[in-house]
Amino acid sequence: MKIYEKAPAKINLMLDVLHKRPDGFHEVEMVMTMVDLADRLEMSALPRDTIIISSQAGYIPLDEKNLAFQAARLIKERYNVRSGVYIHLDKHIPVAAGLAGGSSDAAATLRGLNRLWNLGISNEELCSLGAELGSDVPFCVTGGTALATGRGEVLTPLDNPPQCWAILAKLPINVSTAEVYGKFRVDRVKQHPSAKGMIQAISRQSFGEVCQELGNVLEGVTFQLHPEVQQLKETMGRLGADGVLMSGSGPTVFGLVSKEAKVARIYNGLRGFCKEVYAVRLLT
Ligand SMILES: C[C@@](CO)(OP(=O)(O)O)[C@H](O)COP(=O)(O)OP(=O)(O)OC[C@H]1O[C@@H](n2ccc(N)nc2=O)[C@H](O)[C@@H]1O
Ligand SMILES: Nc1ncnc2c1ncn2[C@@H]1O[C@H](COP(=O)(O)OP(=O)(O)O)[C@@H](O)[C@H]1O
Repeated sequence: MKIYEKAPAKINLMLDVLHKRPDGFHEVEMVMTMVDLADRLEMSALPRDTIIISSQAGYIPLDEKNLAFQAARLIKERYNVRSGVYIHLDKHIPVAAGLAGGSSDAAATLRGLNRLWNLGISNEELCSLGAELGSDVPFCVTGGTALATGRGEVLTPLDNPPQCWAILAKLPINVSTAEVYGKFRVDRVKQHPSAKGMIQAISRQSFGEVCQELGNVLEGVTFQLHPEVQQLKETMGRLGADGVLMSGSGPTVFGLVSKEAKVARIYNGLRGFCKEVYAVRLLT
């Protein structure tokens, strides 16, 4: 039997960091949603007690460093599963991009193995297993749109934002989430974005207000490390995106666009100096 799962990328519509916690993580407030850019996972049971990962992408680890491997190992250990699994990752989400590609693969593995092995694990339990793998994994388990607090694992579901296009652009730079949080200083934040404002904009289904409420306090750190990311953001704005923001710790920058007619112009304008550009819809 084969199980298929889609693992979509996330974007952060707003991301605020409140303070550093004694456990080293940062207390955050984020509004997150999914976009229609996804990895695809194929899982099949193996008679031998082993986990095998393959991928068409040559640039991700296939051993125990892979988050899908870690998710499979966790669920096997916790639920005493003796059979093995073969997982093929058809990667489309850029890696270390601020789009939670690895976290979404881990979440899809948890969902898929729950089905493959008929474990009957509740969504809540899948989320708490996910939290052991990474702060973004619980959101990737549930998907949709949510307010994420705590270190990102405490979720409050929200309505989806109004439908629009998201143009994602990623420069060939690798950003380490741990380094960005490590260099973040709350006293250097000039303006904190408002979770309340974004939630209100979404509940009013006002595209204009959603664009106005976009904000990410991690931009300051990543822009300082890589000024070209800030330039990319400015370019996307100049090309006519209605709202522009860096996702997560970066370096992916996304532009929201309501009118389809504008999408091709912005996409083509960016392709000149950025190889990885995607024009996708929000997943609603
Ligand atoms: C910044 C965000 C925004 O959605 O996403 P990405 O840019 O990674 O996609 C997340 O907070 C990233 O979540 P995730 O990538 O799952 O992080 P984790 O694996 O849990 O942690 C990686 C490292 O980031 C730091 N970290 C992470 C989350 C958090 N709330 N505070 C932190 O300080 C810690 O140093 C940790 O060791
Ligand atoms: N299944 C996976 N897909 C992508 N990256 C993975 C995966 N498993 C582990 N990784 C590692 O996780 C790190 C972060 O990847 P990713 O989740 O794409 O970052 P981000 O959360 O910034 O979008 C990378 O260093 C990558 O090598």
